[in-house]
Amino acid sequence: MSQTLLLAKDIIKTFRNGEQETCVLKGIDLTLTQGKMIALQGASGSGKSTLLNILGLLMRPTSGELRLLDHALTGLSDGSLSSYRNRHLGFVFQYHNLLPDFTALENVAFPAAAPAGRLTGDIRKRALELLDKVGLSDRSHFLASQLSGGQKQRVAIARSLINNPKLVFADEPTGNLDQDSAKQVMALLRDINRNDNTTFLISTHDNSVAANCDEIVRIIDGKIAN
Ligand SMILES: Nc1ncnc2c1ncn2[C@@H]1O[C@H](COP(=O)(O)OP(=O)(O)OP(=O)(O)O)[C@@H](O)[C@H]1O
Repeated sequence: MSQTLLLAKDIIKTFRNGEQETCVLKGIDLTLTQGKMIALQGASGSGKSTLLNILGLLMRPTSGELRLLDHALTGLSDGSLSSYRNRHLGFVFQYHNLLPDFTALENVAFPAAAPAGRLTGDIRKRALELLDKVGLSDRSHFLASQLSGGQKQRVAIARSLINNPKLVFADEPTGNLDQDSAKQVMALLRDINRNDNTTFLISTHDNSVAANCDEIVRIIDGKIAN
């Protein structure tokens, strides 16, 4: 049986702007099991990024329960949450968020080490392997600012894998790419999913991206539609 990686129960998120309160997530229940590639869909503003940020431990819910690898996370300190995040989770964003003045290699290694010449042997080796996996061995010493949009996103995917996460959250990973680059990125995510059994939760407006996933979950009116 597949292992449950992450369990979310009755997640509620309310934002407050001055007097105004907006309840974006109104009771999300979701289970992510190992090895799946899951698309997260929903109208613009439905709360996809908010949910990814909460599941990725980058934002706290207003209420609700989260369990990662059967550990309860509710009430943990920021430091403990960071430690869970660094050990088990990876992130890919729409706008890649690379450091433009650092090389592809340094960007990939960044979540595991201090950048700029202080890469230890193991981390450097792993970063080079990952650049090879995403087809960019020959760009390892290019600055991020010298790469194309598709290449930057592939570097960002390599970076998301540096700490061997079980679960990777991708927020519109193809949203900023042309069709060919988007296809390459999706094929790459699928390869990693099949070869390493890495689980992906991918928010996307693109139905062809969603159709390439194992499952689609939709947020409608603040809940997961059944
Ligand atoms: N920090 C914040 N403060 C107040 N409101 C916020 C905040 N972050 C998000 N929201 C609101 O929460 C709602 C959901 O935003 P979110 O970015 O999660 O939606 P989304 O489904 O990812 O949208 P899109 O598909 O357009 O990227 C929006 O109405 C947004 O204005």
